[in-house]
Amino acid sequence: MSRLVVVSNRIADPRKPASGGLAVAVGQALEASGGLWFGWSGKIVENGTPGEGDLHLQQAGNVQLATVDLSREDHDSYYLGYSNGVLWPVFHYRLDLADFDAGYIGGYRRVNQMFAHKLASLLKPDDIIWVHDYHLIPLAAELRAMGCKQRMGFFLHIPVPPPLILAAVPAHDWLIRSLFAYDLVGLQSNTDVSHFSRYVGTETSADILGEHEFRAYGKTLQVQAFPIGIDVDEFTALGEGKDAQDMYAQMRREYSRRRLLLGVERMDYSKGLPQRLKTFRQLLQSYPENVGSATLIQIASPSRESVDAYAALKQELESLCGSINGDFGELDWMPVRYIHRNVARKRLPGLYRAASVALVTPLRDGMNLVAKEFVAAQDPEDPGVLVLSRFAGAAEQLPEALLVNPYDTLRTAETIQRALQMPLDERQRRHQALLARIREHDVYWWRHQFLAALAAIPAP
Ligand SMILES: O=P(O)(O)OC[C@H]1O[C@H](O[C@H]2O[C@H](CO)[C@@H](O)[C@H](O)[C@H]2O)[C@H](O)[C@@H](O)[C@@H]1O
Ligand SMILES: O=c1ccn([C@@H]2O[C@H](COP(=O)(O)OP(=O)(O)O)[C@@H](O)[C@H]2O)c(=O)[nH]1
Repeated sequence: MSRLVVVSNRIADPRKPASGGLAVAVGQALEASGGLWFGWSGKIVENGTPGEGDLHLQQAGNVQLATVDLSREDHDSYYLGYSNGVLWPVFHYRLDLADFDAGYIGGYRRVNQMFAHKLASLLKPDDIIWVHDYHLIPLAAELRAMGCKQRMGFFLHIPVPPPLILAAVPAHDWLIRSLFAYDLVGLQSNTDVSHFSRYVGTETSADILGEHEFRAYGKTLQVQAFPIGIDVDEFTALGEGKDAQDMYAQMRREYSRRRLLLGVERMDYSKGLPQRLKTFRQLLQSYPENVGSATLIQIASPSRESVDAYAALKQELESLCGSINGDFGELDWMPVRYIHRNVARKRLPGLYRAASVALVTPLRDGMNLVAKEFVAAQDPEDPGVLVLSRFAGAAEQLPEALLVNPYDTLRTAETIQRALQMPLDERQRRHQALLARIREHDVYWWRHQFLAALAAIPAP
């Protein structure tokens, strides 16, 4: 049987808890089959030589971890610069936040070349290679240039924007051309596939052979939606653990007379945090019965803090939380509890279960696994309500959530009020339907569908 080789910028020991949707999902998928997981070690070598990095090998159960260090210069141009300062904002429709400094692209190419070089030395002829996310789009092209003939698939965890926006990426034509070195490209949603297809139709000379098949640069490429999921049973079991139970008991004690609203994410401008806080303020203004009663716990775990746009967001959030608490708080009640720290994933199910409403309201998101985790953690007899942005990839799959436009604070506040007042039978009905959907399309379904589609493509 072929060995599975997974490549992603961020990797994690699958036996240990990880945070960040990609690391959690890939770790779970890889642990099921075993194989090799290759990526950045997380280490930055201050005076290291650009394009060079030590390779470390380690065995973690049935998964071999191969990691490479990055020099400071490579880290800053490849990870902070081109990946998170250009590709991330543009793919999340935020041209205003992109730093179009052409200098970054050199570092991005250099690190992809170095990764390809290190990885090639570890490959076997019949390996199946599965590359993840926007940091590594040109990896297959680099491997092919070195003569690698293995089957290669790519999964993009973030959204594909419409063609006009995608074409704002410096060197977008080179980037999309390099995707054709893969045999299969997986995207999160049908909307993403349709944006990709329109880009190919308008910006390249590719032949569109079918809804999912494109031919260009002497190569045929399949592009399909494979929405990522969670391991529902693993998450349910996590909820039965001591950490989650303690968290649940503590929250129930503190909020026995109050309603808990919850937001959990990395502190990222794509997650719509300022809009959410303004909406919560609107809720307190429009429905004053919530004053002294509804509390928003907002966890915003630190992320990419050396990128300017992230540092500015932190200041904005601190100011919004301060003003809401100052304007509405009472001696025995604070409306917002804001936590700028990572909360261990093993504690999250208890928090999710204690919440009456989850606010998952990104301005744009590839998928959003927190939405799915919230559903999995609920008590089916007395479930909380999911308020979900229609701009999250998850919205395509979860129509029984209360879908909102997060920019529209007035109507989103109305929807939150509806969630707080929703009768038990409607909550149960919606939860049952949502749970069935996340069970059917779980992380193992995702892995199996992608790898089966890749295996079905004739070897190059
Ligand atoms: O590695 P970081 O820079 O710390 O960021 C964490 C991850 O964020 C992004 O996650 C995406 O993947 C999730 C799973 O498919 C998806 O639910 C979410 O909507 C995406 O934002 C990023 O794409 C990953 O590469 C990062 O590791
Ligand atoms: O303090 C935190 C914040 C987030 N997470 C986890 O990080 C992942 C976030 O994934 P999602 O797809 O929602 O967004 P991403 O961060 O990948 O954009 C989920 O598994 C969360 O449970 C966590 O463990 N602790």
